[in-house]
Parts: sequence; structure tokens; C-alpha cells
Amino acid sequence: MENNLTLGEFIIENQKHYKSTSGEFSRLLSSIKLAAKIVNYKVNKAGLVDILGDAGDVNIQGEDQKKLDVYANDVFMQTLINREIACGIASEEEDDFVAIKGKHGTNENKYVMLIDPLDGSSNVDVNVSVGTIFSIYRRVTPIGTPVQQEDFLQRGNQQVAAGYVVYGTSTMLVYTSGHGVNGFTLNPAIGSFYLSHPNMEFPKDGNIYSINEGNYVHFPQGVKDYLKYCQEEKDDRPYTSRYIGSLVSDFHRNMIKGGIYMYPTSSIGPKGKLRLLYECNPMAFLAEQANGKATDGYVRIMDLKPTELHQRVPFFCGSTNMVNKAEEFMAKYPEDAKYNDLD
Ligand SMILES: O=P(O)(O)OC[C@H]1O[C@](O)(COP(=O)(O)O)[C@@H](O)[C@@H]1O
Ligand SMILES: [Mg+2]
Ligand SMILES: [Mg+2]
Repeated sequence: MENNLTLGEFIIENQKHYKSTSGEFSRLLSSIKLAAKIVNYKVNKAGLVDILGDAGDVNIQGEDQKKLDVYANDVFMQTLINREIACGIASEEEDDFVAIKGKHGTNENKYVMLIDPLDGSSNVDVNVSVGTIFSIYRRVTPIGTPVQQEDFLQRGNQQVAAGYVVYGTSTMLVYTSGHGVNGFTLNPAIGSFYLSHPNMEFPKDGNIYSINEGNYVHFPQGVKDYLKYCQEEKDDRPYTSRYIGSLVSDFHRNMIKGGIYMYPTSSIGPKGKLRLLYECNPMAFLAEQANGKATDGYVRIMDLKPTELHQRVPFFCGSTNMVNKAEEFMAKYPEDAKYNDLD
């Protein structure tokens, strides 16, 4: 393993792909790598340090923040702010985007980042794998001016890079900058990420479906029909149901083994649960770069026009043939495509 490229070497080797010649993009990826190691160190010994349980606050989405949500958010925010490595950051745990003003009050950087600092919060206290998700864009407003909302509300197809860290049996950082998907495993003894999963790809087909079936009665009919199809005794079915409850971990498993992750609308969550900007868009970019597919059941996730920082959308993501099949069932109920009109 140690002969493999380290993540740092890989980033430098692949600088030729980045339109940024200033090294700014490489430094941004290196800062993410550093923050991931710091969070990993805490996550790995969560039971021994006072980091489990609720932080006692509620985020803008009305969710109880876990201490690890707040910790991971602070680590990523401070790591990037202290290095003045981006001009703005938006986070699941911050009400609004944060403009990074350099020491001299201005910031010449061209990248903004959106982040889900700790994904799978419900699993934090029970020692089940969790993650971090990030998405990077080039700003659209003039460099040197204060960053604006429109720099963050860009369609997913404008992403420059996206990735996740999974804090699981091993810790991995998986990312794309538009040239395929590569996975790096952390060697905790050496403290370096090594290329362990080059050119990751979703199998076109799979036999795993991931969805919180506890919400079954609330699902749209198209989803109920697709689940019946998955559970039918026919051909290579029934499929296997696997649901960790951490998007990053369910996505990672399905990318390796073949499968589909679904978080649809429901009568209790009329727009679904997952956030477009820092959960669905980055995972969709990774999925497509790994020959998978990601839609809201009807439309390509990365073509959706964001309107709010924390907006939610339904999410169907994974092996292309499985997402196509799910869409076939959804297409029979076109009225369910209008989830955005349900204000
Ligand atoms: O408990 P539910 O409703 O099945 O939701 C689980 C989903 O919600 C999430 O935990 C949402 O992410 P956060 O933990 O970052 O809020 C996903 O990781 C996961 O797939
Ligand atoms: Mg999340
Ligand atoms: Mg989160």
C-alpha cells in the first residue's frame, strides 16, 4: 500500500486537469484532507472523549445538532478560514453562507465550498459509520468582491469538484474533479491517505436497495411499486435491503457492489429529506463520474436550479439500470414530480 500514490502526490500529479494554475485548487483539496484527518482522530475515539450526544442547539433545519456535528463544522470552517483558501463556505450547520475576508479585508480566491460536516448524525452515538460531504464551485461574482448568495446557488453541473470522507472500518476520502472517481484510504499509523480505489465505478446493475422502509406508508405510489418490484420473487430478485442511515456509507457500499439509494418525498417530508446543495449535488457528481445516475425521480439532480441554501429534494442515486427502473415506476405518476409546488 505504501508504494501507492499518496493523496497529496495524486493532487499534484493531477494539477494538469485543474484550470487553476495558481495551485489554489490543490491547496483547497489539501486543506480538506487536513480537516478530515483532524475530524477522523476525534471520531475514532468518540466514546473516550466528551463528543457524543447532543450539543443542545438546533440548526436552521430544526434538527438537534450533535456535538460531533458542531465539532466537525468548526474544524472544516476554521481550517479553510485560517488558510484563506476559499472566498466563502456554506454548511449544513450554518444558517447562512460565510464570506471569508482575508487578513486585509479582501479575498482573491475564486472557489466557494459547500459542506455537510458530519453526515449520518443519527449514527454518531451508536458507533456506526458516518461521513463528511463537500462540493466546490468557481465563484460567479467578480474576484475580490464580497461573495454573494448566487455563488452558492449554482446548478450541480457547474461543480468543479466533489467528494466525501467515510469514517468507517477504515477512513477513506473519495473525490472527483471531473476526471473519474478515486478513493484513498488513511493509514492512521503514517497519517497519510493512499490511493486504494482508483477509477471507482458503479456496476450498471446491482441487487441492493437502500431506503428507510419505515416510511413506506408515506411513500409516493411509484416508490411503493418499485419496492414491490425489488422484493418480487423473479429473475435476479428479490434484491437485498441494506440501509445504514448514513448517506455516505450507503452510497459508498452501493458504488462498490451495485445498488440504489432512495430518499423520496413522503407525506411527512413532502420534498424529501436530503439537501440539494451539500448532499445531493456532490453525490450526484460522483455518481455520474462513476457511470452511475442521480435524479429526483424525474429530473437529473445536477440540472436542478437551486433556490435556497438548505433546500431539500427527493434523491434516487446509484447503478444506472436500477435508477432507470425506479424512474419507470415514478413516470406512471407525473403529479409526484411537482413536489416543488407544495409550498
Ligand atoms: O433517519 P432517516 O430519516 O432514514 O435519514 C437518514 C438520512 O439522513 C441523513 O442522516 C441526513 O444527513 P445528516 O446526518 O447530515 O443530517 C443521511 O445521511 C441519511 O441517509
Ligand atoms: Mg447529511
Ligand atoms: Mg450533516
